[in-house]
Order: sequence, then structure tokens, then C-alpha cells
Amino acid sequence: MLKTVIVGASGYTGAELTRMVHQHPSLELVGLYVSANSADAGKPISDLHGWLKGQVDAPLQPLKDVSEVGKKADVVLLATAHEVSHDIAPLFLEQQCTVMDLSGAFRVKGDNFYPDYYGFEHQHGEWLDKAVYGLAEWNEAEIAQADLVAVPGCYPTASQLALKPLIEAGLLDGKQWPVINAVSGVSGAGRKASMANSFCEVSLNAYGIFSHRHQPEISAHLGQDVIFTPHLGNFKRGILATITAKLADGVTEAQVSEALENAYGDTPLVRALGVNQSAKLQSVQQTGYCDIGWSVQGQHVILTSAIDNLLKGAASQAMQCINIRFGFSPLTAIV
Ligand SMILES: NC(=O)C1=CN([C@@H]2O[C@H](COP(=O)(O)OP(=O)(O)OC[C@H]3O[C@@H](n4cnc5c(N)ncnc54)[C@H](OP(=O)(O)O)[C@@H]3O)[C@@H](O)[C@H]2O)C=CC1
Ligand SMILES: CC(=O)N[C@@H](CCC(=O)OP(=O)(O)O)C(=O)O
Repeated sequence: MLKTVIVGASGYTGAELTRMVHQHPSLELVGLYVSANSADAGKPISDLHGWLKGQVDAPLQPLKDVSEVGKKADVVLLATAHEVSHDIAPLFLEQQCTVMDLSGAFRVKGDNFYPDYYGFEHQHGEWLDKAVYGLAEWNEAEIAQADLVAVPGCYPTASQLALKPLIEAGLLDGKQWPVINAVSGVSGAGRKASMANSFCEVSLNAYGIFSHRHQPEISAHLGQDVIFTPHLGNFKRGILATITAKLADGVTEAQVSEALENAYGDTPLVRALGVNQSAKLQSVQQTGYCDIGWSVQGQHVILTSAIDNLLKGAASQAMQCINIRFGFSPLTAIV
């Protein structure tokens, strides 16, 4: 049994991780942590997330001494804000823990990326270099060796899973940037209260136009510039990305279908729905699946990609990475 700690356990992705670790036959949940001065310290996690009642009623503990907590853990899941993960991941790594970080703190290597998009100067360049990007279906060999996995963002997961097969097969016109419009449920912003996410304020609107940090994350890992526009929708969970791209000269619908079906023929958690099919949220909410549909007309392809932002976009992708890293059966605790 691998001793497993979750930091940020009271948050939305932390609670999903708690459920999955509890269900995993080879992981032992040894600690659920929140910040040192959290108002929730001492409360059973099931007081905050009632659906866990009777499954996991362990108390949330204040994270005071990271190194001491690291000494009792084999695996650490960080469901914390970027700045927090940035500061504490290296301390757990120094204790020989394997760290899965759900934040953006170790996802993108590149000068000025962190000051420009996250507002801080990265202090742990060595770990940033070593971190492996946890896009599970595409990075399996590297994840299997990693000490630190940077689990991709929710929009980048939905977007890359749809575009990558076409880019890898050389089917896109590289000069025309794919255009990604994606709508997310409000849980994407986390559990902490804010005006933008309060019930009466949430509408359907674009945000982060030309400036969202997921645009460079997607571009860096696809090796292809993109236009990315996120939208906030008035529903709780799920992301639907609708992506328009130009095909290279002479590329046919059959080639597009072949690329997607080949890429995902053996990947149970990514379902290539087929040509002229359209992915929908209802089919993926509360699941670890990504559904992808596509249509071709002339030189353009429109792809739709749907995930649950808290699961395939965060917690269940982290669990996929654990299963890969430790050689467990791929769907353990996910399906
Ligand atoms: N929500 C989503 O759809 C996705 C989120 N992510 C990323 O995953 C991470 C977690 O997101 P999410 O679950 O939404 O966040 P939440 O805001 O819901 O939860 C954050 C958690 O971190 C805890 N926390 C805050 N400060 C500290 C600290 N200094 N030390 C330890 N714990 C702390 C909070 O508890 P308390 O404040 O009481 O201490 C809470 O448990 C973020 O980096 C986010 O960007 C990635 C993909 C998708
Ligand atoms: C609706 C909403 O606010 N979504 C979040 C994305 C959450 C996510 O993927 O997480 P990372 O921050 O870990 O990249 C946002 O746009 O900031």
C-alpha cells in the first residue's frame, strides 16, 4: 500500500481525489490537509462534502510542517493554488515523495511564462525542468518515470486531446491557428467564494480574451499556436470545447477520422465518437471520460471535446498518472 496524502483536500478537486484514493486498493489515505490557519481545520471532510459521508469522515488537518508530513507519505497529491504548489512541492520531493500537482506551477517551461501569466517569478527551475506534463494518453512513458507530474489544466486537457491526433499526423495547415472556444462550469474556479462566481453574477460570457494562461499552455504542449477563448457557463461542472481548424491541402474526412480513431482506439478514457458526432457534457459529467466528435467540410474541421473539469480535467487525470507511475491497472479508482 502506498501512503497517500492530499493537500487542499477540502476543495473541489481535493474532494474528488479523496473519494478516488479511498476507493483505490493500493493507496492508503494517511492525511487530508488544508492551510495552517484554515477555518475548516479539524472538521470531518464529509461535513463539507456531504456525498463523502460514510465513505471518508476523516478530519481535515492544518498543514504546518510540510517536511514532517512528507516523511510519512509515499505519494502526495497537491490540489492547491499555483503559488502554494510552487512553494511546497519541492519540500515534499526532498522527502522522496512522488508528487502529482494539479496546479499550473510546473506545467510550462519557458522564459517569462510564470511572471507573464501567473504573476510570480519561478524559484524552482530545476524541478520545473524535471516535471513531466501529465497528459495521460500522450505522455505515458515519461509519466511512468516521473517524480513530479504537472497535471494539465482543464481547458488544455479538452483542447489538446482533440487537436493532438491531427497535429501529430500532420493533417492541419500549420499557418492557420486553430480557434478554440470553450465553456466551463463554475466549479472550474474552485470552491472559494468570489464575486465573479456568485450565483446572481454568473451568466454566459467570454473572459480572459487573448490573455488566459491556458493559451500558452496549450500552444507550448501542442507545438502549435492557437486562439483560445474561455467562457463561463451557468452550470456546475463540465467543459465543452468547440475547435475550428484548417486542414492541410488535400486532407480528407477519412484521414481525419483515421487519425482520431487510431489515436484513441486503445484508450478507454478517451472516446472518439466518430464523424458528424458531437460531444456533450451530459455524457461525461461525473466521469473520467473525454468524448470527441468531429465534422469536416471542404478544408475545415470542427471538433467538439467534452470532459468533466474536476475529473478528466484534474483529479481523475491525476489518478491516471498515479496508475501509470506505479504500474496499477489503468482504470483503477476511475471507472
Ligand atoms: N477546479 C477545477 O476545475 C480545476 C482546478 N485545477 C487546479 O487544481 C488546484 C485546486 O483547485 P480547486 O480544487 O478548484 O481549488 P479550491 O479552491 O476548491 O480548493 C483549494 C484547496 O486548497 C486549500 N489551501 C489553500 N491554501 C493552502 C495552503 N497554503 N496549504 C494547504 N492547503 C491550502 C484550501 O483550503 P483552505 O483555504 O481552507 O486552507 C482548499 O482545500 C488549483 O491549482 C487549480 O488551479 C486544475 C484543473 C481543473
Ligand atoms: C471557470 C474557471 O474559472 N476556470 C479556471 C480554470 C481552472 C483550471 O484548469 O485550472 P488551472 O488553474 O489549474 O490551470 C480559470 O479560467 O482560471
